Amino acid sequence: MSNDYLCKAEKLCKTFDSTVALSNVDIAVKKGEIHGLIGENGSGKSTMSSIFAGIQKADSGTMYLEGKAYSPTDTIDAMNRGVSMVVQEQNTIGKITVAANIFFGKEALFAKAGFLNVKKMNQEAQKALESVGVFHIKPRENIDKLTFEDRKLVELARAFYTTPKLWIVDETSTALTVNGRDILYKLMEKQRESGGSVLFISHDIDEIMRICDSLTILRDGVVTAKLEKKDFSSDTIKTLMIGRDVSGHYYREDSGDESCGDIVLEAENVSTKVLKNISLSLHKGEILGVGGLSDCGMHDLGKVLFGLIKPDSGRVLKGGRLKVRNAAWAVKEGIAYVSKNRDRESLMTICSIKDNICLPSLRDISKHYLITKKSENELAEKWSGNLEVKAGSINEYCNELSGGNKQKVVLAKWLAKGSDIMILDCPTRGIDVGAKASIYHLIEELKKSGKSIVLISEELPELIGMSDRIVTLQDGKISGEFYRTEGLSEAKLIKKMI
Ligand SMILES: Nc1ncnc2c1ncn2[C@@H]1O[C@H](COP(=O)(O)OP(=O)(O)OP(=O)(O)O)[C@@H](O)[C@H]1O
Repeated sequence: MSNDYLCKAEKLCKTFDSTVALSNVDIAVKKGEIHGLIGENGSGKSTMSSIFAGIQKADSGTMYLEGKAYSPTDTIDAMNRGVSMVVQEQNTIGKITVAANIFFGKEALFAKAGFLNVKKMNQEAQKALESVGVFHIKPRENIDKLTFEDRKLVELARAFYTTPKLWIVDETSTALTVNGRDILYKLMEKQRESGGSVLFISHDIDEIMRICDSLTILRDGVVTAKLEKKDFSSDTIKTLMIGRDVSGHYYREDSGDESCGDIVLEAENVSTKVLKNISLSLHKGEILGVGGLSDCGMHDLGKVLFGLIKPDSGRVLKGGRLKVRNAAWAVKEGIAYVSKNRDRESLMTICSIKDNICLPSLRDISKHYLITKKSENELAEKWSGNLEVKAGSINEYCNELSGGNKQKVVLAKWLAKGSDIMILDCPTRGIDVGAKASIYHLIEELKKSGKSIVLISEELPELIGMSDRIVTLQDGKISGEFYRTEGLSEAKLIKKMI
């Protein structure tokens, strides 16, 4: 094996029951490069990277690290040998401090005569956070008080503390806002400059083309191509991923008008710990975009509108008169909510696709208080099919699905319910380019059929491409409002976000 390669896998295979996740996969990452890994939802990217990171074992095949056979027994072993990974979903341990999370499994570093020197551990955690450019998180803080993004930053500090040779970044950028992404990109650069390597998984083709030096493309567990930077082209990558041409329009093409229908949902002077005197309204048939930087309050706003967070003052009204009382009331009244935190707040992961899709609709499909298997199966089959969820059957457990397919189940659940108002927080997070196009099309169809949508997103092109109107938030306050008809640019929005 050439010394240019930091790590290599040959003929890796992995099967889950009848699903072939990886079939004879060869991949090689050079020293001092950022190597991209891209493919449709369920193509095997996370399976591949988690085998490298010691999370699971391949059925067959060989891996090498710095020319020597490599077969980590678990993640700690992988870390000790220089391979660490940041995953898509939240991966911190609740109820303990930030410092305890950073040094989980490494407490011995701070132990003397059976006692843990917490002060020393906190000091070292502060250094670990600062070394990745994070200054606002305190090591003593309970991790549960942190936002999703801040917890991801803690994970970055944890991964970097061990100065990895190979750093695997699995769809982390979509969990971060502009600031967080900046930190991530700088760390990846630093890793490359110091002669280490990065294996970077993302669904964002522009991001992959900008950041990576080379690329492996997977389709249905098989490598379809390996490209060097000079050969990158968006259309080629898409075709190699999906096996068909997916060029064509992506977002809405109309230039919008300002005349949406009556107000269906409104916040009146809403304040919480994070939000400050927010007033806004959503109209029938409108797509209202909400954007901002991390901690601007946009994710909390989604929860307030759905009744998950009770405002300290002010109120949320549906149809101009009914106060949104709580989430259960909201579901009954036709309000849907997709959380950014998929595994913890949007899905029952140890239940089947069918159970998840049917849950909000049980009342609707019951006849004389009875629910038949046939009606459940029909509803789940229909929506799982419409969203092209990749799974053996609707009885498959959600924790066995790939990240993007889990997200499709979340969307299917609310589309099946047929809610009139949909609050979508980062709805296309982790979704591949082909499926994204179908979801945008679906959102457009929902709008045309008179449904109203709040689209909370960290993707500015998505906000601009889909919304009738965009509200920006800064430090919990509304900082700007823009109409589609104005011909929006990312620069205009960013000005109001920072
Ligand atoms: N623990 C598991 N049990 C059963 N099937 C699994 C398990 N983990 C993964 N799979 C299946 O293996 C296939 C590959 O999944 P994987 O998570 O590697 O895809 P991915 O390319 O990372 O997708 P995404 O972009 O959606 O994250 C999928 O069909 C998935 O359902």
